[in-house]
Amino acid sequence: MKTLFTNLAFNNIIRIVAGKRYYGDDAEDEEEAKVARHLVSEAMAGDSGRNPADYLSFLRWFTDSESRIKDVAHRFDAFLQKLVDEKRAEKEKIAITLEWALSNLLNHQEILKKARTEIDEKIGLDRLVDEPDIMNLPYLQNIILETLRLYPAAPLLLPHMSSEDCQVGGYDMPRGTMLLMNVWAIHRDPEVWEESERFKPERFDKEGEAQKVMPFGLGRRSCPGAGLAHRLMGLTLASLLQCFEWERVGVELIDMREGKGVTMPKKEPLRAMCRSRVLAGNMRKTFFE
Ligand code: HEM
Repeated sequence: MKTLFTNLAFNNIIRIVAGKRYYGDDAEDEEEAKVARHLVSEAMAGDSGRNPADYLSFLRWFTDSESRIKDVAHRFDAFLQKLVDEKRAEKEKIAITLEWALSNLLNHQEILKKARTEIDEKIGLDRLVDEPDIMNLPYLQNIILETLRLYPAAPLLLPHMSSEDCQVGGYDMPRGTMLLMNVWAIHRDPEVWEESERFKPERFDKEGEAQKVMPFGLGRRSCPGAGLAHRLMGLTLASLLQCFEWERVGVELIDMREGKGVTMPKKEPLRAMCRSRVLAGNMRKTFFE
């Protein structure tokens, strides 16, 4: 039972911290799970508090337990750092999407004005926009959807593998085939979207259009952070529009070319100028890079 309880406790912790399952029949990423289980059992096997060399220091000359513990700690740190880096990359997706959203607004001043008018009419300048307000800002939500349509931060989603023989789009997929889904292309397909290359948030006023966007994947393995990502992006963008007037740094349009990277970053990072709106009497220009 001890092993089972230990596994249960670690499984819960890893699920909360990293959203992964390392124990049980449906453990994900078998190699990574193996490393994690091994590290945990090595760390648990350590003789913390029971190492005689902690009390009689000359014994250090005869035992290797200190270096063993340091070695496990280093490997554990490296493993946890990898999980942290993966989570940071998740955050990066939201940051990149916001950068694309603001770039589009700076290139389409009429859309920016419309979004700000919506915020001014529904919330005003007497208080800061808050999370529950986002539900009442449909145009802002359309802007986020349109950004995710044209610039999905995971353009090929994540690779999937067929667990049994099946057909996709009329093609046979034998069991064990890797399937990549090109959401970037689907989101720009002129058969599916009117003026597919144009940044046009109004398209989502039409019923059913929002259901055609799938930047978070679909089905059982779709992104569990989608709701959080939508709320975070909505609140951040609404706050930026409510609190600041935004301008381009120069007269030229913002460069909308894509750079290299799995999360579809901009080729040129966005630089923009803003002027505080809410703090009357404290109007100053600020550069953001
Ligand atoms: C704009 C932001 C984000 C985008 C575009 C995005 C997109 C995706 C996509 C496309 C997948 C793969 C879905 C599939 O395999 O079909 C995914 C998986 C996942 N995402 Fe996100 N994501 C975002 C933010 C987040 C956030 C904020 C979190 C956590 C708080 C998160 C946690 C995860 C996890 C744990 C998985 C793996 C799910 C599984 O394999 O069962 N994501 N995400």
